[in-house]
Amino acid sequence: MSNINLNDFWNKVREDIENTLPKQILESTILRLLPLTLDEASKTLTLTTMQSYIRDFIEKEPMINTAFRNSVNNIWQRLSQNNSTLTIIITTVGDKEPTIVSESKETVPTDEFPPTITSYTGTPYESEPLTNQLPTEPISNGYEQLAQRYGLPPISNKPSQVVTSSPTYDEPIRIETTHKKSMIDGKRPYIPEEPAMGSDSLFPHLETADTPQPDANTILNENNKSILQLNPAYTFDTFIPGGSSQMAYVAAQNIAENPATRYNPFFIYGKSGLGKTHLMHAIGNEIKRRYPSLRIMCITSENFLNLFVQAIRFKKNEEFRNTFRKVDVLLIDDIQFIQDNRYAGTQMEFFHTFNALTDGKKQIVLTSDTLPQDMDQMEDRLKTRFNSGLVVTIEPPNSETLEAITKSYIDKQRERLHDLWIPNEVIRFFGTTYYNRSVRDLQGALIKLISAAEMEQKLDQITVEYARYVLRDLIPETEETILSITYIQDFIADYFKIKKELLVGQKRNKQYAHPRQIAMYLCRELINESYPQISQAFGKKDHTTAIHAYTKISEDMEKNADLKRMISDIISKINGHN
Ligand SMILES: Nc1ncnc2c1ncn2[C@@H]1O[C@H](COP(=O)(O)OP(=O)(O)OP(=O)(O)O)[C@@H](O)[C@H]1O
Repeated sequence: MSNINLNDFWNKVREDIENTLPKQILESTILRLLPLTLDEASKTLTLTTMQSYIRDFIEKEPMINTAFRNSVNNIWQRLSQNNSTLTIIITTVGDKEPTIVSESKETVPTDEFPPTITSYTGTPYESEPLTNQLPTEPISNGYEQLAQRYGLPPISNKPSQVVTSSPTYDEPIRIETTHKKSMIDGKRPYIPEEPAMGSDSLFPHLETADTPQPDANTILNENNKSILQLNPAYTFDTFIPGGSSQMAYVAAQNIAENPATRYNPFFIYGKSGLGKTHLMHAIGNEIKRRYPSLRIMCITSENFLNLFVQAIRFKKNEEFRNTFRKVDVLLIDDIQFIQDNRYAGTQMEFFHTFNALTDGKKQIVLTSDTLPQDMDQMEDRLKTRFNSGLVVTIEPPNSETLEAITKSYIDKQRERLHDLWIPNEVIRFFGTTYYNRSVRDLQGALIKLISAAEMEQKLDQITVEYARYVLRDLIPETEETILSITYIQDFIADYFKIKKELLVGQKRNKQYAHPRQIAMYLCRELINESYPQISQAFGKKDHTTAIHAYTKISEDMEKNADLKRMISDIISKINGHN
């Protein structure tokens, strides 16, 4: 039987790591992990994340990796009162195999930097159809090999082998990642099949002889605090609205000011990483601030589903129901995950919860990467309800918004890194390069750039070239390959309705010289062409012509908002976004 409670352990790790890593990095990485098991016998901590890039980031970024391992091992050594270190495994829902972030050692780790990271490359898991019964044989030999190699307990669905020590009821959420099941859309997390109502034998791996029967309220209120909490960093102040998110932002503020009066339910739709969760938590945080007595529940749909499964398993349906129906504000993230018709029971439960709350004039906020009408397997009556309030769409931010987000991120980093100085051209570079991509991608790139500059002590020497170099693996190849000087010249000639010969010719009239300078600027900005090359392509012998054009347009853009808008429009069009 375990002596260390997984939740306590994880909460302490979170607290500890906050002293070493900036909040924004943590929010995008460590705080997005869910702890699954802490097996003291094999000294293994297993965590999971919904998005593989989070695991990759933790795995590959030395600064994050080291800080994470140190915090985990600090807390482990403090609580276990010995000097060994833990093997940390991060699984990603839907991945072929788990990743070992660090291996268990009997001695205190050295301060190696960068740390050694081992990835498992064994036989991939076989995906298999979901059945009501978990398999009796180990799922595949992939994990068995991993277990052998790293001295982990063998994996089978026998309870003592899956979790050897801690009672399973007090773990925050059980996403059984060792049993890789088929996924509907390739990114759905594995969630246990719903048992029939009243059934108590569908999850043998959850049973241990001395597992106490948990109270659903306890599951929801105490042991699972971490899955129900609002993220205090996601506020309206830290969200930068712009373009399509403006409407969502204003509506969200409106809801937070007057919950359950106008837009109910409030459905936030958008692709991954565009700020849906942020806005939803901002609503929760603002309601909490304005109306401290209101009960707010914030949960992801897969956690809702898992808790529902647990409640059925432990015959606590009534408590589950009451807990959800007693809230004043229900915030559910990624509602699309329950659209599978295997989760018909959860959909029905949610339907009744939904009705009870809206009838009682309680606020519901949902986020989703799929529009209600496109949720093919969602019950029609739920789709209708989702559409009955306000549905807002968040599109990828425009270049200006991306620049503003970049600036705000840099300002935040400056609180910690006083030497950090990033010139405007680099900020613009982010605005254009990350156009039509997610804010999460942008954040990832900024974290990578700043970490690299910090390690190389170049915090005050960041240039576009340096950013391109550090981020070469993250910038889509197409941007580098498709664009060329010729393409930009053709495009600009067409945009300004002038002949290409005049654009690349020697005439100095403003109607040609201005587009020419813009074209030169873009050759530098978009494809990072060398100045001599650009000058030559425009028939100039002296490379200072291109330097002059680039500097002039950059400076003019600072002073002239119309010019800035026009160039942003041209870039969008060149990139094929308009
Ligand atoms: N407009 C914005 N201003 C500031 N930060 C933003 C903005 N949009 C997104 N972010 C940040 O980007 C990150 C990703 O946002 P978030 O998690 O809310 O995305 P999401 O749309 O919920 O993605 P997913 O569907 O994958 O969960 C967060 O750190 C969030 O704070």
